[in-house]
Amino acid sequence: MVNVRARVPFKVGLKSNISADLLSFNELESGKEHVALVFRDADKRNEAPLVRMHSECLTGDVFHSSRCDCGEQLDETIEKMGEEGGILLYLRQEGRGIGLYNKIDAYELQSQGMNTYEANNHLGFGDDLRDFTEAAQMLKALGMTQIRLITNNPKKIRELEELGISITEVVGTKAHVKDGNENYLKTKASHGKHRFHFD
Ligand SMILES: Nc1nc2c(ncn2[C@@H]2O[C@H](COP(=O)(O)OP(=O)(O)OP(=O)(O)O)[C@@H](O)[C@H]2O)c(=O)[nH]1
Ligand SMILES: [Zn+2]
Repeated sequence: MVNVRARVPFKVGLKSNISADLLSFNELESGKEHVALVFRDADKRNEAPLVRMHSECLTGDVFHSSRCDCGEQLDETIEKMGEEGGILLYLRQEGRGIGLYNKIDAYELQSQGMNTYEANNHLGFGDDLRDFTEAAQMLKALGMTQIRLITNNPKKIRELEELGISITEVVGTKAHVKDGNENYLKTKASHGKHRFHFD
């Protein structure tokens, strides 16, 4: 059974001024080193915590690439959870599960005119290879079966419910539009049915 391996306090965020605990886990079957950040001891309070399942995006999270909105969503989540508390699952599912090098291949195809899903399909992958089983196991390891989920993605909501996590509220992220990611966000909305909340 998945259980917590280590819990260490540190500070995070763009100014390194937000306190959080970083957790690692035992028995994750995929062998992927997923981690959780727990803000304001959200797992110890007697209420449904804010939760974000963030899929790894090296290009967006680290380099703040113009092609997507992942880094901004991550920063927004850290800020929000620093204030309100919450649990951020950082899932090692780069490129919606196809891996970094395949995502870079997909970006090449997108530079030639394909959209994000067409590029995946052209490489022989489905639209989205992610599976949230381990995310649900991590939440259960923290004793969490009722949560408030931060997402615009209906697939995440559906799958997490199916995995036995009850979602009492869905909280959208902002639409982080910038030069270069407009088509990506539009395609997520039209094809992936993501719900964006424009300011
Ligand atoms: N294959 C592929 N993956 C991408 C691309 N752009 C971003 N990603 C990956 O997509 C994942 C983020 O998923 P999104 O579909 O953008 O958003 P989401 O996290 O499912 O939905 P939200 O919870 O609403 O943010 C990360 O793993 C990124 O690496 C792309 O063009 N191709
Ligand atoms: Zn990204």
